[in-house]
Amino acid sequence: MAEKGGPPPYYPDLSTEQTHGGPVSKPPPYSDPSGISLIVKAADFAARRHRSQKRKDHRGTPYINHPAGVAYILTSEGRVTDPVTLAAAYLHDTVEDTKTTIEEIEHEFGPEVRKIVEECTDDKKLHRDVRKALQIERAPGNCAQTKLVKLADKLYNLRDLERATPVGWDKRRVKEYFKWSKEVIAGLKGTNEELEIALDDVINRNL
Ligand SMILES: Nc1nc2c(ncn2[C@@H]2O[C@H](COP(=O)(O)OP(=O)(O)O)[C@@H](OP(=O)(O)OP(=O)(O)O)[C@H]2O)c(=O)[nH]1
Ligand SMILES: [Mn+2]
Repeated sequence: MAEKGGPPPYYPDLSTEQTHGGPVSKPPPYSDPSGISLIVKAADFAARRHRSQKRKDHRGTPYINHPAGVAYILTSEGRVTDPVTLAAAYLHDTVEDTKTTIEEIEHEFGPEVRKIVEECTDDKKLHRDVRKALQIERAPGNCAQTKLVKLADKLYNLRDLERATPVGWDKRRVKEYFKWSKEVIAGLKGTNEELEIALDDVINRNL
């Protein structure tokens, strides 16, 4: 039960979610100035929301490998330790690719994480060409934390393309993705030197 006057409790929909047996919004029973609990909660939330999705490679890699890898690129290569940015990295595709709403993200993770996830979310109702053009147009106006997540997202996806061609993609489509990514990245630059050098490397190898 919610405490009197407090926010209503959020219970996961057990018919559609694999559960660990507890409510999603249960706060940790201790204070956590490190922010680690926010990151762990985001990892758990993303894993459950993406649980039935696969990457487009021939092996059918679990989709969650991608957001987990984006978060790891940020810590291991970008040297990012900001919990809000790392939580958003785990969550960055939940609204675009699952039934998760942006309001739910705000309710569970707060307004700062919401802003980053929102800026990482393409409107899938728009035509693909329009979505892709909007990413190029909007990149320079994104906040610094969003730029970090987007740089790591592109780095993961470009390395993934180098590793394995998605099912149904031909060489031309792969090249187009590299060319388009280069344009998006141009608008994200001046944010993190290590990530930008790594992106230049993968792009130069493939264009
Ligand atoms: N390289 C690669 N990408 C895969 C694979 N499986 C799924 N994806 C996802 O596909 C998206 C890129 O493919 P597109 O065809 O351009 O995207 P679309 O689905 O939005 O039209 C990325 O989405 P995104 O993360 O939202 O990024 P964005 O490219 O849309 O910005 C990426 O995460 C895979 O095996 N390899
Ligand atoms: Mn992504």
